[in-house]
Amino acid sequence: MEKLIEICGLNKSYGKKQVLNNVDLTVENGQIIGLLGPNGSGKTTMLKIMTGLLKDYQGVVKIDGKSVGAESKAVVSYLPDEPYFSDWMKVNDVLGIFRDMYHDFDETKCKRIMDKFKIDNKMRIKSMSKGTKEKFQLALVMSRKAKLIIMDEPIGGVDPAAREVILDTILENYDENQTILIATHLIADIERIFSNVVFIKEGNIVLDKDVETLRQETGKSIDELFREEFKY
Ligand SMILES: Nc1ncnc2c1ncn2[C@@H]1O[C@H](COP(=O)(O)OP(=O)(O)OP(=O)(O)O)[C@@H](O)[C@H]1O
Repeated sequence: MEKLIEICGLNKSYGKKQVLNNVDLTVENGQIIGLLGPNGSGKTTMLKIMTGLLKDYQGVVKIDGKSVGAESKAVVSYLPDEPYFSDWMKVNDVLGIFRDMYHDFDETKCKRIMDKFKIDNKMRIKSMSKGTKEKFQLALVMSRKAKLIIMDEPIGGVDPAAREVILDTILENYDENQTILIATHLIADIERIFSNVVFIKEGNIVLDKDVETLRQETGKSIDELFREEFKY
């Protein structure tokens, strides 16, 4: 299988604080991977390095065979942990930005997902609840035909019923040639969609396996395994 993400000897520190320790990770095409770890374990830092937002690190990071930069950014669709549009904008303005910025943006698909979430073109971002903003971001990010979709806590701000709708939307709109990497600590809610999981603990990868093998080997859910690994 094609290697989509190749990380080798990745180290990152903020000042004197080392937050990623010699991380090696390979991700193949066509998977939905959970990057799972408690608060402060280094998930967001890893994602920001892969998307090119953080540049001062040591090690090799390649996406689709390219070093992180303009070329790799073109194949990555990123949902950050905070909204990236401004409050004064309307939905239509944001759609226009996506249309201009990303040649792979499928607006028809985006509007179909927005309809499902009851998001209207004329809505102002300011008037949206946190959950609706999250849903709108998800619609945008899932509507790019990018090889790699990276999501940082996509269900952090929504209630349990809305979480189900969001997960179903991810599954329905996921194309098997894409890979989705999702960082979260809400494991019980989301584990049903993962094909693989990576546990990160204090900047070290402590587990990297496919979910089927893991469940067969241990007879446990990912949530149970996570609780055991990260017990206080
Ligand atoms: N800009 C920064 N300056 C200094 N320290 C930082 C900065 N960003 C993150 N850190 C620290 O790096 C460590 C890893 O943070 P990171 O946000 O990557 O973790 P995380 O696993 O995504 O956490 P969470 O689940 O809470 O979002 C934490 O100890 C955090 O305090």
